[in-house]
Amino acid sequence: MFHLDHDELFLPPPHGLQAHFQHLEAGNCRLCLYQNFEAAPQSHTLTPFLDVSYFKVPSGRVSKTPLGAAGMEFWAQRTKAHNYFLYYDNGKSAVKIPAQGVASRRSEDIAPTSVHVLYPPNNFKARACTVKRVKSAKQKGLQEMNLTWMKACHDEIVVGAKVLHYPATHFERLWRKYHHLGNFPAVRFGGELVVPASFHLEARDEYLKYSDKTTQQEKLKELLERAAFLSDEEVQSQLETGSVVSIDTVRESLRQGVWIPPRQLRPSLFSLLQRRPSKEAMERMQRMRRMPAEVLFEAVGLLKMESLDQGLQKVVEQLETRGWAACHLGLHGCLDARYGLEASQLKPKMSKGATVIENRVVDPTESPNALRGDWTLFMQEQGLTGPKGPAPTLTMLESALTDLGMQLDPRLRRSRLQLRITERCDGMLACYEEGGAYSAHLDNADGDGRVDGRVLTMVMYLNQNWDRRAGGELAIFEPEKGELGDEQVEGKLTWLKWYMVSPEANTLVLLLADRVLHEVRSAYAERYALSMWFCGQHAEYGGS
Ligand SMILES: O=C(O)CCC(=O)C(=O)O
Ligand SMILES: [Fe+2]
Repeated sequence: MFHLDHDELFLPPPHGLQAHFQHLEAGNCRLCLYQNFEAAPQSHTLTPFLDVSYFKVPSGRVSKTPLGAAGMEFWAQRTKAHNYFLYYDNGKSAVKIPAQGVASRRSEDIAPTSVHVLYPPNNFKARACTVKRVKSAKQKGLQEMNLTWMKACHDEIVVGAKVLHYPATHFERLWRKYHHLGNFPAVRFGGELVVPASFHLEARDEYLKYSDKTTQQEKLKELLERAAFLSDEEVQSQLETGSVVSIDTVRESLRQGVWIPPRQLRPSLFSLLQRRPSKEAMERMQRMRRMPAEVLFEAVGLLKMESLDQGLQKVVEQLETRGWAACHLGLHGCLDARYGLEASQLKPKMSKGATVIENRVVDPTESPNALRGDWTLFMQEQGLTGPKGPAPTLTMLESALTDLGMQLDPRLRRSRLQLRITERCDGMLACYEEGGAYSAHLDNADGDGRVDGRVLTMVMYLNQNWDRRAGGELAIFEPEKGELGDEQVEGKLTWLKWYMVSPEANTLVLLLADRVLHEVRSAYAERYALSMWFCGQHAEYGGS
């Protein structure tokens, strides 16, 4: 059961509707919340399904980067209430109603709390009917309500399905709406709930300010154009910030009279998993040549602020052509000793590193790619952030790496990789004890099972005066042509090499998390590193 208004459409994922429902069924899902995308027209139209192909991305899906924030702000400053979406931004839910006979309490099975959310009743029904009850539910807290049916799912087959909302595409329609609604109150539930400022109220006020139809229409037209419409240049800039995507499946399907399915965002999970080399391939690879990697900016000594732009550009070029880059960060010399000390002091807090594939911790004996001998600690999870914490230098380093990731974002988007960073993960401090290693692996071979899984890895080494004879190199496997898993490449394994980076303080390695095979060679001394992963998407999100 699903409630859609006349200005909304349901867009199935690229995999098709049947596959989508089968997936929900297999996960025993009874409620699915579909995110809604809001139409951003370029001119007035009474046939928006045919004419509109740009949509605002739900706020939770806009990149948590400076560029993403600029995109949200672009929209916010267009309305008095500083809203991003003009209307609702919380999606709409569909629920599964069990067949008769399966559910004994059929009539009780679903309790709609609004047109947006429908709840299975065991948890909510009794509380959902009146405001008072909703309030007491809030006081009791979600935990007590035992919302076990609530599970997050980021698979493309779920997230790819969406609601397209076309609420404001023509001034005359807008006028008719507010003419019909008239002087509606800004409170609900008899005054208990005050409706916050919004475009909806701004439009009401604009309508009420004037008494003749022509002026009302003129004013609403201005408001609509100011708040919702995009010029060609604005389309381009908002596609860049990621606040807007192009979805032309509906338009094209209507124009051609046949269903044109949306594009798939990334290769199927199956083809991604193919990229995990077999045990035999791995053994062959181990015999490939090994040579020291070039570490960028080592001679310069300092990756100075004034040359940061050039430096980042060089890093992006390397990521484009080789999939990885090693560089010297050139921080002030006194920092090496401090972060080294902080890292070793945190050692007792670390736990054994584990490999997670499809949200499951992998038994290392099961998979040749999961043998790792490190001890790890996640910085924020352990509450280590902030200058007053036990690791101020590492905290600073973590935010510096975050900043680098954010600065790389617009450059990566423009590069041939067309990679968009959407957010960062918690920083991970790792220690390899003497003899510890991590066998060859891809950090994110299965896309993390998400639409926006980890795409970029950064590893910063923390070992002051590292003796190269102690080993512990990061070995990066570089296929000279094509990608790992390509048959052509597999057939020409002799062309391939490993590039070795010594884990010296201030050396930073960047690599594509879902493409570049790498391993940690065993060391004869304790070896520390700080890793950061950035999530993102390979192509424009949600477009179709
Ligand atoms: O410490 C390193 O050199 C890399 C570690 C690594 O590959 C990982 O944690 O995934
Ligand atoms: Fe790794």
